Amino acid sequence: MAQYEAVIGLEVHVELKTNTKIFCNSSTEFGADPNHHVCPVCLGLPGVLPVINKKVVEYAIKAGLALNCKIAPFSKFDRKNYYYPDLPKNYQISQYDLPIAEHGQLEINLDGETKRIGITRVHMEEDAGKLVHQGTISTTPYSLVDYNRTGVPLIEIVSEPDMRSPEEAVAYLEKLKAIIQYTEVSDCKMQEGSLRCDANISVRPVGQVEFGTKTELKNMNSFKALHKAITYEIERQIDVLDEGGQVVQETRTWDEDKGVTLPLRSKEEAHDYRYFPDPDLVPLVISEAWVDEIRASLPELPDERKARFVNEYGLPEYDALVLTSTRELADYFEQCVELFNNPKTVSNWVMGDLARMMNATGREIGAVRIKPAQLAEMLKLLDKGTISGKIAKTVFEEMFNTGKDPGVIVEEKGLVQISDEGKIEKIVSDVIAANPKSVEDYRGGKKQAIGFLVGQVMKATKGKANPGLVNKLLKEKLDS
Ligand SMILES: Nc1ncnc2c1ncn2[C@@H]1O[C@H](COP(=O)(O)OP(=O)(O)OP(=O)(O)O)[C@@H](O)[C@H]1O
Ligand SMILES: [Mg+2]
Ligand SMILES: [Mg+2]
Repeated sequence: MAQYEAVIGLEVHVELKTNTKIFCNSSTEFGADPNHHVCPVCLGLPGVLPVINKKVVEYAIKAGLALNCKIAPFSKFDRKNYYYPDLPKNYQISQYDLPIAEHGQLEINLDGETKRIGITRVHMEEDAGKLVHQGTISTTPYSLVDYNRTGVPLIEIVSEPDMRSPEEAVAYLEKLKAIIQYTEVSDCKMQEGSLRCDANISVRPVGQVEFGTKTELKNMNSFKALHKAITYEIERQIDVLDEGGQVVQETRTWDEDKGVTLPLRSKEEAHDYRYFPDPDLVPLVISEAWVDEIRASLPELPDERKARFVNEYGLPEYDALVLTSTRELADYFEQCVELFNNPKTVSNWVMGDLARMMNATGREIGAVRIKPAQLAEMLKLLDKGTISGKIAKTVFEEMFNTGKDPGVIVEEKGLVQISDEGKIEKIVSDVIAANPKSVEDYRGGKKQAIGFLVGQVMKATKGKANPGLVNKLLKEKLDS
């Protein structure tokens, strides 16, 4: 049977974080009561005229620049015509042949390798409303429509078909999300729909140059779902070809519950959008000076920040990559290092215990109760020997769960490390007396037997004994 290679291109929609909509001054606030952020313009009532929100253009340019695109000095808006109840005008204002930004790229890092993914274009458009499906009246299904989202500004970012695996697609979307979040033009919340992704997928026999027929997957609302859906779809297409069939060009939807993709509409049923320039909006002429101004306002982006973390803090590439994966995490790390100047130690705690606890609780860095100053404080206690490494882990968990200062926790729970030689010596003697077998093993040449004895001392002191001292005193007594 033939070996196949997958070809993947993503279309990503990002809601821009402006206060008002793209063509009117209705609010873009998320979560308001249905149909409370609407006006004649976004409701598409007869006789109204759209006016472009300058902030939307600025944000689109900013995103375009962050994605290494060329910004078009001249672009225009077009009407994409189709009927759907969530689209009151019967057309969506979008950009067709002259988008605001083109020819960009970003780099993904997978298994230590860097790969460039081309970005075809970035264009501006308006979001549609939301249908809220209600069930049925007698046997007829019915839905309510909420127009609050109608006219919320979007950018669509279209990639080249440069990805070859579900992992590359996920890495691309993660990087794209990070870059957009760094620029602060969107908060990119997949659960709230401010980041949405369609995946175009085809397969071809290894060695074949032409692309195969693609399908377009919609309705994946997490990174996990994206990975699962693409994996499923690649296998489905390969099965079709292996059975002598042909992949049909169609749009499919990801069914999360069943874990399968299902046909939505075929090419024949596809809309003919009858694009034409929107006569209600003038073309956009963008000066080089404005683009320069926006470029100058760009923050340090993930790749640059990663390189700086390696150079300035001497961190391994991998640490720098993980720590700069979101702006908030990178800020957290740097705030901590400012107060406790041992970058590798801070990195180990952030990537180790903090990441573990975040995973376990599903909490994002913004919701973490340990403030950077508190983590720095704890690391200082550890550094000074006030608490042992083992106790530090306990303190850290308590900090994570309660948000309390480390000093308070150590005080309250009596966790101060025991570094009093006399005290430890006494316990060491007791442990030696109580464990003749291990002592014999050690003296008979099984040096690793000391590990058990150290453990017994730590147990007796509830982990509070200074491990360095314990080791030293144990050795002295055993070897004497
Ligand atoms: N053979 C192929 N296999 C996989 N991906 C492909 C293939 N051909 C094109 N693509 C990808 O499909 C996507 C097409 O997106 P584009 O927005 O240009 O068109 P569209 O899906 O027809 O438009 P719409 O925005 O109306 O959905 C791009 O990301 C492109 O890289
Ligand atoms: Mg598209
Ligand atoms: Mg599409």
